[in-house]
Amino acid sequence: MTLTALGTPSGEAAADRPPAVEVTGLVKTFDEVEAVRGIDLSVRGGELFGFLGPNGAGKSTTIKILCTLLRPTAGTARVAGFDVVRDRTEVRRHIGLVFQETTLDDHLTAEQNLRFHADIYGMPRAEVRPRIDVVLEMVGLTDRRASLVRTFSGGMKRRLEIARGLLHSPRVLFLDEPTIGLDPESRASLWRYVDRLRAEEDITVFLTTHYMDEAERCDRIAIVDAGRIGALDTPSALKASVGHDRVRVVTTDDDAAEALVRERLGVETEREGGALVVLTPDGEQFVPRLFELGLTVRSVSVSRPTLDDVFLAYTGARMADRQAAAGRSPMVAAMSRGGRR
Ligand SMILES: Nc1ncnc2c1ncn2[C@@H]1O[C@H](COP(=O)(O)OP(=O)(O)OP(=O)(O)O)[C@@H](O)[C@H]1O
Repeated sequence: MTLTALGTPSGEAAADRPPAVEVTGLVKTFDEVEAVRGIDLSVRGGELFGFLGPNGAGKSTTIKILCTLLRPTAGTARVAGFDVVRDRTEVRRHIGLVFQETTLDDHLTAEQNLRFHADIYGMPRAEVRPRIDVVLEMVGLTDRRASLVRTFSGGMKRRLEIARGLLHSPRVLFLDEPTIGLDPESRASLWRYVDRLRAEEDITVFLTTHYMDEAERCDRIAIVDAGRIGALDTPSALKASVGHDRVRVVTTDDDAAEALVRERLGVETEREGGALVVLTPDGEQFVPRLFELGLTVRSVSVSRPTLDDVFLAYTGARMADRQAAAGRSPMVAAMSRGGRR
């Protein structure tokens, strides 16, 4: 049997593998606060899974439990097939963490930071150098391996953190708002590396983000609110669940057009600022039918529900609200203390 860089049997069918993350009836209570109130979810191997929610929804608490930094009050969680309470060391060995705030040592070189991490994880000496070569190449920092991290841009530091999170060949990579504070070019470049990583290594990514475009990239998304999952599905299914496409059409005679559309197409219309609006499950298919009516159309546009609409529908908040509150990740502090409650 051949093994990939991550120690996964290469020919093994995804269906035969245990889920990368499996959470059942997860509850976490802090004194009076019920932070997590019964979460169930299962993330397939290789998925890019988004975990979204407003402030205080219980995301960090859940992720801390998955990363073994907190003990659940009730329920179970398995990561890479290991129980987060009973097999804590195994879980830690199989996960990589990239937080929103840098935890690199600025006074060391890129390579020294990686070697330090390899020591912490007890990587066999013979594997360290080749693996450093692989991860540095993957994030495009090979030629900067000997540079001090303090000379790096924010985007380069984040890429190095991803390299570090990958060094010990984790099965599951937790990305906690990984692009916060990065400029658009650095964000785009970081995602190029994540895409490449997913193509080249058999890795599952568990992502929290407040950026809609990053949520769009996910295979599936869980929307968590007040300690519970309100919705869990693919981005397109979630969008379809909150409403129809809006087809907005401006004609030379909206009264006549409205009568014709209602009569011939049997749909309801609304008027909005000099235009007709039709709500329909599939706007793109609807538009040609409009033209077949022989209307003189001045303009037509189709808008679909966005993930922000989904977020609003399930949580009552806009995704962008999260941005204002983004700050230091509580996980960074917890990891640097190395403990858990
Ligand atoms: N150590 C703690 N002690 C007491 N209450 C806590 C603790 N950690 C989290 N909480 C509470 O649990 C709830 C969920 O917090 P959590 O940090 O998991 O939310 P979140 O979804 O990650 O929010 P944010 O997006 O703001 O980071 C909040 O009410 C929070 O105040």
